[in-house]
Amino acid sequence: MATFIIILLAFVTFLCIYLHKLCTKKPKNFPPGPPSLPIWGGYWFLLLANYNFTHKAADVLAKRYKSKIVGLLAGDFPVILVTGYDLVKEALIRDEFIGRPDIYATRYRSLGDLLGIVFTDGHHWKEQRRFSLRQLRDYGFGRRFASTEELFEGDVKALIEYLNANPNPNDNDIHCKKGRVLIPDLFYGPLSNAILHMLVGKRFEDKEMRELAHSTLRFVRNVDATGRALSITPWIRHFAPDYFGSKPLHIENKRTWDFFLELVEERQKKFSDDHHGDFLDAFLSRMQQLQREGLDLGSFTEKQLIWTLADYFFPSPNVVGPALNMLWAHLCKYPDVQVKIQEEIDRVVGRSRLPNLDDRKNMPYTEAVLRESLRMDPVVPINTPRRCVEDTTLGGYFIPKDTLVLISLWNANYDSQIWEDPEQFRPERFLDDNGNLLKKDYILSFGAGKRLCAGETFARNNMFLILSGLLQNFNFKAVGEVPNLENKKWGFICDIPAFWVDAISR
Ligand code: HEM
Repeated sequence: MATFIIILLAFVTFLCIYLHKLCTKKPKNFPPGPPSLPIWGGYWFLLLANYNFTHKAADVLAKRYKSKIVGLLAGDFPVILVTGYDLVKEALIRDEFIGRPDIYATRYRSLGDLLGIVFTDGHHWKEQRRFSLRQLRDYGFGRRFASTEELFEGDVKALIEYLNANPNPNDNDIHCKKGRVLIPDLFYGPLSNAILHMLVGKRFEDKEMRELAHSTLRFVRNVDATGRALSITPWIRHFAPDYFGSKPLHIENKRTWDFFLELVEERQKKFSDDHHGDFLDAFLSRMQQLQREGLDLGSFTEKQLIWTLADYFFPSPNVVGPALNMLWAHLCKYPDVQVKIQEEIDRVVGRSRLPNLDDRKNMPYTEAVLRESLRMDPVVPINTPRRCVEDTTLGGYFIPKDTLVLISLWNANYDSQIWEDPEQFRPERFLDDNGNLLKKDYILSFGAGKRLCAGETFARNNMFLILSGLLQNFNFKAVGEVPNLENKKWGFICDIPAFWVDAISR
């Protein structure tokens, strides 16, 4: 008995010392937050606060610790959760928070490497972001460009014809009877082709694009901004690869890789430096130029090319698509909003031609609806994770180098210091008393600073063209219940399940 008591006392003492050590491992003046427990540290408390949604957990912990910045240790590495409009904006903009974390999820995205634009940092990221944006501009990305606009206008026209036609039996997955279509899947084809045209100068069958979009979507649905348990304790993938997401991550990323690899190899065979028709040509040309001059290729490798193509491709169906999904849910919930947009379209454009980007400045209400939907449902509620690149302070707290910085765009978009009645869908908040669009747009759904979303203009333009083109021609009604915008799916991208609508000709 005495031996048992001694062993028990020794065990309890050891446990207390271990727990005390864990609890006191945080750096001095680190933001307040939950203590650390074995294995996942304070991450347990994040899960307890809200198992599915980190942006909701951030709200709970900020309230609990009465601080807009909450700090915890996820396993060994420090994490901060940033809330409140001013601090969110500061964290987005300051260069100290410009890095991206090197975690299992971000590496696995590029099948083990850190490549592309979204998940890289330092010189590699700077060089590739600058190069890709400069080259893509030549094909109409992020600016006005007549031939690209014409092409997308053609896609909107095709959507309208599609909604007026009887369904093709091959398309039963998104079109089950005349006018009855699945949102957002309906948009995956045109959105994918809009960007692939600039990237690889080619257009694909809508059905193939829907399949690819579903594949990339499964990746962003199997991971979130924290990287989840897989990033804190990567060894768990050996025990339950399906549950912890490593298997889906691998399968889906391999599919994206294969799709772009085939395109790159095909182009390499017939590439000529005399004529550049798309981003792929521009990248291959740079690679050849470096080789000719006997210089180090640096970040200009074939693998980097493939992941850059993937980084510009996937947000078009998989971020703009979900944004349209939630916008359409708002339209179905508020039919009067549809009527007001239609009145504006009829007044500014009429019915004889489709709305175009020149009309945007004359359609403040439509623009305000787009902003309000992006504010209430920011698609990426916790910004793509950032990494603190040097020891610094934020809000008076010490933030050590390599801290994982989780910035709640959601919280900023609902901050009552900035937004009156933030829970209400009220597009008029973006208009002045004369109905003009307010100059300053406070929404932070596209991030901010040097890492601001590279596709913001492209996304906003295409959302405007789809919304105005379709509402010019149809009223939309949800089939059955209006989708519940609270019923979001878990993941890095946060949207609601797809739903059927009836498009009724006006
Ligand atoms: C409604 C649509 C979209 C939303 C809400 C959105 C949101 C975001 C957010 C929050 C970030 C992280 C920014 C940061 O760290 O500060 C981001 C990054 C990025 N987005 Fe978007 N995005 C959208 C559409 C697009 C589209 C259509 C493209 C490309 C065609 C795109 C390309 C990118 C790229 C390349 C980055 C990485 C930028 C970097 O790390 O330097 N996005 N986006």
